[in-house]
Amino acid sequence: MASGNENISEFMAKFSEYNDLPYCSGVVSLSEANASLFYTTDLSNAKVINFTEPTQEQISALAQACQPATFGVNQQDVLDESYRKAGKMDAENFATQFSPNDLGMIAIIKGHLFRERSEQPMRAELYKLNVYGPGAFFKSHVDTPRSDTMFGSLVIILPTVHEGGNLIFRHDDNEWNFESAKAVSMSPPQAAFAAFFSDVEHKVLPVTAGYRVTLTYNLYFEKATEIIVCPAPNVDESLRVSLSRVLKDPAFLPDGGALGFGLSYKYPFDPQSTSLSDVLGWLKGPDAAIKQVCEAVSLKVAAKAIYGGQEEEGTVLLDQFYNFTYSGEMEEGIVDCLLFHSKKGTAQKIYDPEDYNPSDLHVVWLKPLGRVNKFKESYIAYGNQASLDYTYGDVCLIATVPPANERASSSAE
Ligand SMILES: O=C(O)CCC(=O)C(=O)O
Ligand SMILES: [Fe+2]
Repeated sequence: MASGNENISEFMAKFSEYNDLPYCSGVVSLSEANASLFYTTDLSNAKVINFTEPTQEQISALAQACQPATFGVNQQDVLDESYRKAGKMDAENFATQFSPNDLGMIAIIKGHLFRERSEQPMRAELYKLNVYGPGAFFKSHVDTPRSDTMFGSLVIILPTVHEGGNLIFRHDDNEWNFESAKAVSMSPPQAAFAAFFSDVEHKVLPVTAGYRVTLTYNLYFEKATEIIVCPAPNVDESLRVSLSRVLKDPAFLPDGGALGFGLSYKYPFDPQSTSLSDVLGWLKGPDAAIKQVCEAVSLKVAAKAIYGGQEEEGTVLLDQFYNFTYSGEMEEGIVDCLLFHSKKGTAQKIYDPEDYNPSDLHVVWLKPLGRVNKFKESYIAYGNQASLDYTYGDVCLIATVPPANERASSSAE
């Protein structure tokens, strides 16, 4: 057995290899709706640049409108072009539709920089716009926290054609290189970002061609505000216990099957374009509770589209909405067509005792389908002659139930 000292040395050696990134970087897509920048130099004449398609003239005009960028030394702003050569515009002279707070970037950055999912709210506050033209750079520095709640900086590199301007980070003798020019050269237009703790040394390598345009934000912890939410009854635990009892009974779906739940709330999906896995992320109140309770007893839950045929045809479950626009004429009944056309394995016919087919999926509906999410689709039915027919679709939650002998241990009370 290793001695105490060896264990300690081993831990220290492992920890010295522990090389976590002191920053979080990536790309964020831009759209017409969030890519405009408005600025003014004389408060009477505003200009706009949409960064999904900026022109060279617009970018040079923006560069012209900037002043030489200073940097902070001992709480003072210093201008020294041998240390930092770049243009800056103060936040009062421009407005941007791009909002890291609204895009959900802050939660993602928080998750990466602070391992523990900190409950502490954070916010990005717009600080400056910078333009680095050919030959511009910023030598190695740390950022000056502007208050005791500021913990870092966020730099958004907007998509303009340029070369160089890599962001280099150094911490504890390790160095990292973020090639932001490359990251913004992709199509469709996307901005690059890097968020880092204020005390991480960083520099901007010289821009060798084009203009590098950045928005910088200060990252703050919000001072905790006490928010008390009126308690809502929590029935999840008793639901879990009772569902677990249902599953423990070996006579219940002995060969496996599924639990079906109609939805309580209406969701704004579009069968032409919405992905059903997105619907799963939008579940409200009791619909979300069903997912949680099923997952708590180890059942996998999916949102499925359910389509019904004529009475004798039965119903079918699909992993995705079926696109009726391109389906052409349906020669068979609608259910057979859906089973045939939808991607292999993703369509399942629901078991119907009248139409005995043991391979169909046995679904026990624990909450009947409602009416709120029902939608209607038309298709061309082909009989003696082609005619327009309709089918109704709905969205439901389906929890897959393993056979009784496989679920004994996973649904403990
Ligand atoms: O433009 C950048 O990438 C970083 C700028 C920077 O370090 C700063 O403004 O403090
Ligand atoms: Fe900096």
